[in-house]
Amino acid sequence: MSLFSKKKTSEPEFNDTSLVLNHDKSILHLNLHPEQVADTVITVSDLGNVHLVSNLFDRVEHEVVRREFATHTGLYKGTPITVISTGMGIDNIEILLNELDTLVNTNLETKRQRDSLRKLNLIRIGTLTSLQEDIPVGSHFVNEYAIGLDNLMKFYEWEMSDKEKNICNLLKSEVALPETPYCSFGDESLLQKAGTGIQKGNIVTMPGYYAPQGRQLRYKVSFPHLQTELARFNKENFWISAMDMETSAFYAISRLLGHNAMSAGIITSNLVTGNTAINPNKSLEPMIEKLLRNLTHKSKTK
Ligand SMILES: O=P(O)(O)O[C@H]1O[C@H](CO)[C@@H](O)[C@H]1O
Ligand SMILES: O=c1cc[nH]c(=O)[nH]1
Repeated sequence: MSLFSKKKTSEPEFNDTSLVLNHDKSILHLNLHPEQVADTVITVSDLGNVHLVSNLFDRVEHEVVRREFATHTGLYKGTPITVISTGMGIDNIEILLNELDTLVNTNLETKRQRDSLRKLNLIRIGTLTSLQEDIPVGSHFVNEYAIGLDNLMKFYEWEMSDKEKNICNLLKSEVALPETPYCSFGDESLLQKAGTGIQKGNIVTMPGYYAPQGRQLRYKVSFPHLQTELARFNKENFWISAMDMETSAFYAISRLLGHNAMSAGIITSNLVTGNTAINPNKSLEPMIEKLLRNLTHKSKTK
């Protein structure tokens, strides 16, 4: 065979170190099989919060737990929905999105991309810290643009829109940042549908909970004024309202792989007032109900 002859189309596209399966042919970390993933996937960070969503299902058809990834797939008012816990931070989000996409868009037998690709609706529900005095603890909040101050997306070839690039450039010129930022918008139609009636704004995602979020314990914080500067940043009517540890990667990788994503949360602390929620998990329940209702709402046809 000539060195330059084309690969046979039946040969795997993805090698065994890139696409790793367990003995039972489930995917490496999520431990799931393709038929266990619905087109709508809700994510929560905390494994203990998966039941807050699946308790609202008519019935649960699949339950799988591996590491921090607990999955329940079932029907909510007749619509198939998967809820899965991710653990905290963007590194878990990267694993989750790659493995969900592989499950739905790769033939795991041949290790080749499927001819027809599935587009998932991915909805993250979490807790957030508010950077603005007028967004108090308890507020429901939907994230539009997410600024990433982690370095994850440097490892992927992906494109920001002109508006996203412009936001990053403005930020770099106004705020002393520890890292070159990236920026990614959620999916417009999902934000409109599932986010109906919920306050919207922009978020910054941090690669950690303590020093990256300005928390001071037995060390010195390198950028002690970062949160104040981010909160004050206002150019071309763009404000940053909140902080979390996942949304930037959630939006960027979802878009890169062709899925729709939105991220919403409850404000559980406010950096300006110093207020913090006592029972943050409990406060997620009304938000989960609202998002599920919005997601499955069928507009009346005339
Ligand atoms: O409420 P969750 O989804 O865990 O989200 C927020 O809370 C955790 C930190 O306490 C981080 O994961 C952060 O993003
Ligand atoms: O303080 C908080 C609360 C939620 N999420 C964060 O990342 N930080």
